[in-house]
Order: sequence, then C-alpha cells, then structure tokens
Amino acid sequence: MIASWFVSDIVRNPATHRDEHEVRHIVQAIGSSSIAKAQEFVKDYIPKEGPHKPAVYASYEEVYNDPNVDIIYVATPHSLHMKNTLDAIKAGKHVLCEKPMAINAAETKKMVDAARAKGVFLMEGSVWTRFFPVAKELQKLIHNDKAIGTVRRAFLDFAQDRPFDTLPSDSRGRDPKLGAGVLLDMGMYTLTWASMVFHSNLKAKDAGQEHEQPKVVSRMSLNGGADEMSTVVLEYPKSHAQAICTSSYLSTTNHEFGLVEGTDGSIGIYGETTSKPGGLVLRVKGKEPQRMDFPVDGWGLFYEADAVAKNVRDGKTENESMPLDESMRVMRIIDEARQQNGLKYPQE
Ligand SMILES: NC(=O)C1=CN([C@@H]2O[C@H](COP(=O)(O)OP(=O)(O)OC[C@H]3O[C@@H](n4cnc5c(N)ncnc54)[C@H](OP(=O)(O)O)[C@@H]3O)[C@@H](O)[C@H]2O)C=CC1
Ligand SMILES: O=C1OC[C@@H](O)[C@H](O)[C@H]1O
Repeated sequence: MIASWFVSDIVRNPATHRDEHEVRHIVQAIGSSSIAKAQEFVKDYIPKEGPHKPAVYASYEEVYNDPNVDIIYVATPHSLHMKNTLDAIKAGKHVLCEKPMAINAAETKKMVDAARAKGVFLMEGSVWTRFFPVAKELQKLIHNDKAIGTVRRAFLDFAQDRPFDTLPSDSRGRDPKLGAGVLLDMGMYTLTWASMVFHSNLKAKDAGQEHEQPKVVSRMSLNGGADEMSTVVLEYPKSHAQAICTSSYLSTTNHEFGLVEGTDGSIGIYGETTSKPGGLVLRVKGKEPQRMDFPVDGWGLFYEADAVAKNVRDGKTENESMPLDESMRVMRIIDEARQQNGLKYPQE
C-alpha cells in the first residue's frame, strides 16, 4: 500500500507542485515478487505521459544491482526490513526504509552499523511526519518561541478501528512473524511526536545524549502474540514532564490527536491521521485561540523524499532531523515497553 502512496507523491514535478527547484525524483526500477505485480504497479502509479519508464524486476536483488538506481525505498512488512536494507547496503545503495526501522533495537543497530561501515545514506521513513511544515512549526513554537512556556504534559494518540480478527491471519497487520503490533506500527508515531515536543533540534551527534531520556512505563493488551492496544508513559523526572502515548486498533483517534500543555498555554495538533498532520491550535492563556492550517496536496511523503534527495546530493549519510541514533532511541523505548508486557516476536 505505502509504496503506491510514496510513488504517486514523488512522480509529481517538484517545481510545479511545490515550488521545489533543487531536486527531482526518478523511479528507475520497481522490484516485486512477480513481474505481473510490478507491471500493474507501473500502470497504476507511473504517469503514462512521463519522461521515465522504470525497469521492472521479479526480485528485489535486481533492483539493488541496477546501476541506474541511487537509493532503495524499502516498503515491506516490518520483519523483512533488516534483510532488505542489509542486502541493499551490501550492493552499495543508499536506503530509505519505511517505519519502523526493524522489529527491535538489535536489528536496527545491525542496519545502522552496516550503513555507517559502507558509508551510505540510511534513514527510517516512519518519520515522514517530521518533515511536514506543521511539525516544524510545532517545534518552533515550543522550543524557539516558548509560546506555551515550559512544557509539562503531552497526550498523543494514534488509533484506527481494525481489530485483528477482521484481518487475514497472515497479513502484516496481524501476523507476529511479520512484526505486527500497534505500538510498532502506529504507536511509534506518538513516540515521534513526543520526541519533537521534548527533544528540540535533534542533530546526528546529540540525539540520545544531550536530551533527558525518559523513564518508560507501558501497558498493552495482547491478542494472538501482538499488541492490539498499547499505552506508553514517558516520564522526564528532571523536567517534571510526561508524555502519554496511546495507540489502538480498537478505536478511532480524534481529529485533534495531540495536545501539548505548557505553563502558559497549550497546543492542539490535528489532522487526517497522526502520521499526516494538518494543523495546530495555539491556546495561550488570556488570548484568543489561534488556528494554523497547513493543507497538503497529496500524501505528504514528498516532504521527506525531498529532504532525503538533498542529503544524498550533498553526500550526507544521515538526516539531521531524523538521525540514526534517534531511530535507535525510539526502538529501545519500544523494546522496553514490549519487555514490560512480555511481548516477544517469534524471531527473538
Ligand atoms: N509511512 C506511512 O504512513 C505508512 C507506512 N507503512 C509502512 O510501510 C511498510 C509496508 O506496509 P504496507 O504497504 O501496508 O504493506 P503491504 O502488506 O500492503 O505491502 C507490503 C509489500 O511487501 C512485499 N512483501 C514481501 N514479502 C512479503 C511477505 N512475506 N508478506 C507480505 N508482503 C510481502 C509485497 O510486495 P511484492 O509482492 O510486490 O514484493 C507486499 O505488497 C511497513 O513497514 C509499514 O509500517 C504502511 C502504511 C503507511
Ligand atoms: O504508518 C502507518 O500509518 C497508517 C496506518 O494505517 C498503517 O497501519 C501504518 O503502517
């Protein structure tokens, strides 16, 4: 599914679509388990009148070995991310790997180590949300403008009503062998928002060091070897602050999926989904609420794609807003939450 969103976004002309003149994206090749599937994908998502027709392959390896390809976009189920990414890195390709980077911190570390050893770019694509202008505005309001004073609490939720028993048992949404589980799949966005709220201006070198690391308390409802509902409380004792991060397949998130409370006011975060934010409501004590809309034409995956293209063009191997240490940090929180609830994947 996500590969279709991503490709539909990046085949738009950046210059005419969003006034982005520094980069352009060419889909050079599509790899799939079958040629027919890959051809169908090209028919559905690559513009017929466009200048480029991608090569189609019935294996991922052929994409890794295609000399026209600079960067691989990994969009497979969670438990396959490590293998796909390591194979691509071995072939010398840069990688944008869909969220979550892997099923645990140990796998993530292998991927990070491999990319660093090979000197190629790697980023976890979960965090397309970080690249939306609204996410940048939120961080500016909180960290630069101190618009709501000192932040004390953040409530962040991502819920979509699709219980496990409504899904095929071998789907990535339900099968623990494929890395199913709502915290890994959707709760990780709530942890991403918490990071944007509590960890200002992430940089490759200081992520995980400069900022206070939270204590983690978690409760999950498990069903068939994966979590269907999950709550993670992040406590920052020195800052006297907490983030309450909830995710569920048994409910639907409010349009306003996030609330950040500070000593001088609060900020509501709203949008189509927690991964695709649309705006903010700034409520400063004693002032009229101020609503800020950030409409998006398309899915919004082009924001991260543009940032990654600039990084690759500039010879960078990590993105400053989403460094690899941050992927490791979030994955350790998820590991800790799973451990507190006795949730292990079959591969572990
Ligand atoms: N950023 C975002 O908003 C979103 C991100 N995602 C992430 O994207 C990734 C893919 O999710 P999604 O697109 O929903 O997944 P799907 O299940 O729709 O598709 C995954 C594709 O992976 C390939 N694949 C390879 N091995 C397997 C296997 N054993 N079982 C099933 N599929 C396999 C298949 O393609 P083929 O047969 O062609 O090789 C399949 O079509 C996940 O990491 C997910 O978390 C998902 C949704 C939204
Ligand atoms: O990243 C995601 O966001 C939207 C959800 O529907 C999906 O399961 C998840 O992978």
